[in-house]
Amino acid sequence: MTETTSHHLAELDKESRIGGMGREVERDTPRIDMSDFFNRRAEITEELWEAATGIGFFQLTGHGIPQTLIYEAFALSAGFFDLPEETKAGFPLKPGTNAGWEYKAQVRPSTGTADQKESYQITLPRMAGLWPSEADLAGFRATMLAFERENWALAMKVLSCFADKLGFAPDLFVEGHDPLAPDYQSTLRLIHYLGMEDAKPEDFKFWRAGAHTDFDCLTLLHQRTGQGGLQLCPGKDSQGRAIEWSDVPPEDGIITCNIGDMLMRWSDDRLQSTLHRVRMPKPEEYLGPRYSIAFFAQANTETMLEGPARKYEPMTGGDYIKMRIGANYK
Ligand SMILES: O=C(O)CCC(=O)C(=O)O
Ligand SMILES: [Fe+2]
Repeated sequence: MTETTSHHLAELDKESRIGGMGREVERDTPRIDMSDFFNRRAEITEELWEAATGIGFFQLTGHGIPQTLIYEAFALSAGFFDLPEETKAGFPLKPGTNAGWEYKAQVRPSTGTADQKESYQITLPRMAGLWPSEADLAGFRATMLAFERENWALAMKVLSCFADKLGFAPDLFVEGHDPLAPDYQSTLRLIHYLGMEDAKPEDFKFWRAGAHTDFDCLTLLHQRTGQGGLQLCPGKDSQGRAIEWSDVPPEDGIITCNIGDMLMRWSDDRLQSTLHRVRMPKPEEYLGPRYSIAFFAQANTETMLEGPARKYEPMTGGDYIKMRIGANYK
């Protein structure tokens, strides 16, 4: 068996054993202030590195994405999911493309059941025929393009700090996620977890999003105040150890970040890709829908992932994603 294949199987095997409820504990998610980035870069780099090599999750404040744009993106996301089903069905997700609309189609290996959500994904070079028209939803495309680019720029700031610590050229990750290249494959994903106000008791056995690690390099997640459910579980290599989940607080304007498997591999396992999931609300909690927007910074398909110490065989971003994506959609 090649190293790549056994690494792959080990990752899938880990995911298939962590689908249960587990224990819940309180943990703090580190908060990192990104303001005045170009003057405070060294200090910010240390804080990012500590969080990313430890718990694998952190929340950014002072990040510079205008709050009005974030609110506008959420308003248009809700507007999109409110479109008639026939309209949304005109923008179908083609498996393996991370572009288009899906409804309860993502099955996580950890749970074997479909996430109780719908999503619409934007991967820029793959959007032909997949944008709603101005008549469907005025301003949607322009706002999402602006929002995608803001998220990309912030992700590149964070990744440039990791490049410093890993001994990579400062713009290695920027070149590796070049948004003008035809092989760009970073994704903006709008997510709508279905409201549970009228759900039957047995519906609460499902997951809004089953436990998983992300495939990408870095995820930036926008959440809404009052719409909780995201939980993380650090230490995915702790075979046999108790699985302990912690709530990640949702707050308007604060961006929750996690390292994905692609960057864990690219960093020779120094940066930690952390398990997470979205649980159902508890009976006493807000039962309405949850909206979130995730930006997945995912290296272009032609980008070669090669760690500083070459712990793993070099592999392209495209081959890496192909290896992982097949296991997630029915
Ligand atoms: O919506 C969330 O809070 C998390 C989504 C997520 O983990 C994912 O889509 O990978
Ligand atoms: Fe995720």
